[in-house]
Amino acid sequence: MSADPVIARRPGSSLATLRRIAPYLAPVRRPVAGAVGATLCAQLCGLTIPLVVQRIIDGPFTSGDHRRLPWLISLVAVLGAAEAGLFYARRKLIARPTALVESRMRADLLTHLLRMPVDFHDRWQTGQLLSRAVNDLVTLRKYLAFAALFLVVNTVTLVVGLAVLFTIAPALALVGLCSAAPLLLVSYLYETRYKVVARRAQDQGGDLTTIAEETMLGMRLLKSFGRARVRTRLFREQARCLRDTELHIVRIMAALSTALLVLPELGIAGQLAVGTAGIIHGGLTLGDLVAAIAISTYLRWPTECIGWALSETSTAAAACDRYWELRDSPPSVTDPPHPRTGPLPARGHLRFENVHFRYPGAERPVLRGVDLEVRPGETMALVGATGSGKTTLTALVPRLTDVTSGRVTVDGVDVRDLPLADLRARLGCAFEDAMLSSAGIRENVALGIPGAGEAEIREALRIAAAEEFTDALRPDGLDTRIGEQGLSLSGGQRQRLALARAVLGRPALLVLDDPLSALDLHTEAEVEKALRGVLSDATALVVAHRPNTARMADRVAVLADGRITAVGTHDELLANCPRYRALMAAPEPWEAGGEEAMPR
Ligand SMILES: Nc1ncnc2c1ncn2[C@@H]1O[C@H](COP(=O)(O)OP(=O)(O)OP(=O)(O)O)[C@@H](O)[C@H]1O
Repeated sequence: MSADPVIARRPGSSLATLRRIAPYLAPVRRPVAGAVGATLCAQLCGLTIPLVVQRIIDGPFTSGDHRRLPWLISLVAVLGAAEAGLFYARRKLIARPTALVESRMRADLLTHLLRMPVDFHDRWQTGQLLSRAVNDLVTLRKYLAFAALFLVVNTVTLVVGLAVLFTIAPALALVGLCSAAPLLLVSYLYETRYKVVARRAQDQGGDLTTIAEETMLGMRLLKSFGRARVRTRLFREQARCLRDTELHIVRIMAALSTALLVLPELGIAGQLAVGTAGIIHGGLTLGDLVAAIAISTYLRWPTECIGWALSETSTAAAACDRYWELRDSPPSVTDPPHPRTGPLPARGHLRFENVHFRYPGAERPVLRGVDLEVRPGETMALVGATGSGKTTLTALVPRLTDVTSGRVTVDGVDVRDLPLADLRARLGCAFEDAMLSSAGIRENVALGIPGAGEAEIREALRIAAAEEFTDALRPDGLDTRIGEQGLSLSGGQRQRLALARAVLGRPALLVLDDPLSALDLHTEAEVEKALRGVLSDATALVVAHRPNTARMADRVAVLADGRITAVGTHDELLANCPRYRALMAAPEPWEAGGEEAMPR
């Protein structure tokens, strides 16, 4: 999915968006409040120093009585040391709670993504998901630890500083206020522009991650089709878009910082002019002027920081908005509110009853009233033309997605009424795409039963005719890492591991999507032989493209036009169903290419 539909969404106000993380902040409010308190105290210490300087100038310095001087100078040193110590405390106090917020939000996002149906993942680019789960949450953590904290503290410091200025020299305070007021307007205007561009940069970053990720994963394909140059061009193009947006951000920030620098400087110049006039005409002491200028100079950083923190607020709000876009998509595959327990022991009795299914946004439904029963202990092959909906139908059983209407039952209970853990304990699945992780063989096979013992894993590998090649793996046998997505293995080896994973624990019901598709003839025969053993004491729905697989089944169902149009044994259908005959008659590649093309 491109990021564009997301950009098109109108983001709400930054504050409203950021308020949504309040539940994550609530458990860590104490250390966060401690950090805010420490920072505020540090700033107030800094702000008090000019007042002590005023006392030095107007006291011992003017009167010539130097007895209090050492005390006052020591007080400045103490205030300075306290300021430094309190800033150190801020860092210590804020690091842990913000890291906790980040990790909890990330864990909740992952849990949420795991509850989303497969068509959600088909629609979203992985790069977009990754950049939201990683980059956006890092942005949020940094914002909370620094910008948000200083936004609060510096606003208080500014208000206190101006109040002190008013007590020392109201005229100078007014001049300072006149130079600070336009800053708020400038900051607001820039914040509005910055928000849009910051969001664009984050989305483009996500798109760039997607291209990088697809390039890494599809490296073999790109090289073999000579597409490396085209891919590089695409990557450069996307990187250029991101760079342009980043430069746009720099331009906005440069203009904002210039305004933030110039206006306070003009304010200080104005204070000097008014202050010196005040000293000449009486009503203002030298100490007052020095203190006022020192306070105004001290307040420059909080003022600049507020402008910067406001722009960071926009970036953080955009990151937050992107995060909640994912969290707000309602998870459809969840545990039922009133779960039912399936009968034990599980028998794997599977029924599709008037099942309809339409992908979100698709014009036509893929399934339009599927009725099919797979009796306990029976192996049912599912046959149909490419794109007829076989994979979609099998995905409804483990609830990778849910029916649009109708129902799927396992052992007489609607799969949506079974707790997900119970449903998945009754099932073993293997898909066309073997989907392995970069872990070892053991971890990959035991994915569904993490506590499976060595003997069980070896038995599953034996059934899937995978024991021989897994034993030969070096250096660590079953614990040898198999590369990202198992790419260090052949297609057939990956498929056999996926089969082993499905049969581990001998589930009552097996759902296998074309389990023999990537195997050569010799291995296919081996796996087929082993599979017959498993299928003899389980119920199974097996998507079949080849006659060999269909022949293994007790009965075969033909899926066409979104319905089951025929059910019977392989031989019956060959005799009576022209569509089945046509599907099974599709020549194997070597048949089409004559003897020359036959594998040797
Ligand atoms: N996430 C999706 N969003 C929209 N349409 C989809 C999605 N996934 C699959 N489809 C469409 O649904 C239809 C059925 O797809 P499905 O993969 O179930 O077919 P199939 O019979 O398993 O095909 P094959 O034999 O080639 O594996 C196809 O037209 C496909 O384009």
